[in-house]
Amino acid sequence: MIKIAPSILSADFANLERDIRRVSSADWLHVDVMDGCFVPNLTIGVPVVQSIRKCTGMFLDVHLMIDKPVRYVEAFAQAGADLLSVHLEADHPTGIAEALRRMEACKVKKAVALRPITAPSAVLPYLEGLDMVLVMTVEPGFGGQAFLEHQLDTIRQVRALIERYNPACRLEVDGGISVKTAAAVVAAGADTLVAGSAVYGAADPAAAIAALRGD
Ligand SMILES: O=C(CO)[C@@H](O)[C@H](O)COP(=O)(O)O
Repeated sequence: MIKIAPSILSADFANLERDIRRVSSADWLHVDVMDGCFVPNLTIGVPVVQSIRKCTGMFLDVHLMIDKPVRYVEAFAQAGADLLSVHLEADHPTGIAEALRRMEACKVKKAVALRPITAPSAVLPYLEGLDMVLVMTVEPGFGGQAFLEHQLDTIRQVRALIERYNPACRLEVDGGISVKTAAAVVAAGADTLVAGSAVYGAADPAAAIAALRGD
């Protein structure tokens, strides 16, 4: 079953509650946390996740694009995140293992994310304990970028590793997802699609979500 996770990075932050309601037919809500250091952009922090949690019961898929994410695992878990993704490039190797251990202790779902430059095999040391792998199909930092076609091969390779070592693990793909790219991404092995501009740039976000699901 394909899950759709609209990214609120493309929402109107002055009307965030309204824009979260607009995507309530989606499966998850994707929250992009950026620190201006791991990526060249600053977005949402712990207090905003706390406020989002108060205004929706949706599953909160929180993507931490921050250096040394281990520092913030408990804070985002307590704020109401259901799943946390930490970038393998953000603190390899000890910090990532510790971040995953803390997620387990906080009872949030555990994911690692890969920048486009990162080899699929980098997930191997962690894969058996993961709930999800997130493959980036743009360079992280901004919404509205063009999908990187060469990442289809990364998706295929990560899917093969998941099938071999942890078939229950989800495979989320994020960046440049639209009705034009979604079919190839799903065919390559994704089961969860993050979409920002394709959902919030549409006149009818609910129709855009249905189209991405292939309804
Ligand atoms: O993490 C990111 C960008 O770093 C994404 O979640 C974007 O927000 C997706 O936006 P679109 O590419 O779908 O417009």
